[in-house]
Amino acid sequence: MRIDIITIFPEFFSVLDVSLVGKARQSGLIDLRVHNLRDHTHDRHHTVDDTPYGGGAGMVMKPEPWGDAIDAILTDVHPLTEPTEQTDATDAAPLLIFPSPAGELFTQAMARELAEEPNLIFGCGRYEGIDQRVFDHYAEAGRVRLVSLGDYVLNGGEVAVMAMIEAVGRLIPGVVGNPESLVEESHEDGLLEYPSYTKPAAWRGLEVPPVLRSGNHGAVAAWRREQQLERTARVRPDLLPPAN
Ligand SMILES: N#Cc1c(-c2ccc3ccn(Cc4ccncc4)c3c2)n[nH]c1N
Repeated sequence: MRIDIITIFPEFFSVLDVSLVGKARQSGLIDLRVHNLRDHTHDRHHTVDDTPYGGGAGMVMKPEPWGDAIDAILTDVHPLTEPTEQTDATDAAPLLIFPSPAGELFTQAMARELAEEPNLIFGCGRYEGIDQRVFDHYAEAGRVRLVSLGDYVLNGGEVAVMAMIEAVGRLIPGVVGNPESLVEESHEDGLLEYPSYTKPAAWRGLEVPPVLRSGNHGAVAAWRREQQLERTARVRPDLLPPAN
């Protein structure tokens, strides 16, 4: 998978040189490139923002630098792609993802969808956001998704992109050492995960649930499922499957 990130804070993503994503980059599983939006400005001050039409507080990100930056990546990703009988331009088009407080909620299901994409381009907005025409222009030609991390306000898209890259990256085959560990995680089967324990058997007067030390795999599986349902009902009832 190739991932391109457009941001005015490229140094923000230096952390992606380490940990799992860093290893995946070194092994070639992920080809991650970070682009400074200001490299696509043409004035002395590298201006990326201006006042909003219609008035209001704050500044809006100008469309021109975004257009130049995205076009440069699209040209690089598919320099001379012509639609073929197997694919057409839309099928081969990279997916453009813009974090936004007005976006669709990012979920584990969406992470699984994104992990199937060959090319992702993340656009990190700042200020009060990006001129709407950037989304509209590229939605005509290909695929654009506005995505939100949740119902709270951030100062820009970088934190959200970092979270999405981690959530997507770990689902790419070969990135996580033991793919089995991806199966029994919170949200993977729609429920919250069961509680985990390791040695010692007793710690500060707290014992590991005896069933986990019983060696009875059926009883352990049943206990874990019950714990998932109980925890989900208590903490995230919205995730519970509808009663049939
Ligand atoms: N994903 C996501 C987000 C964001 C988010 C994402 C991109 C940008 C770009 C600029 N801002 C600042 C801003 C703009 C407009 N209204 C409020 C704040 C952003 C916030 N906030 N909360 C989330 N869950």
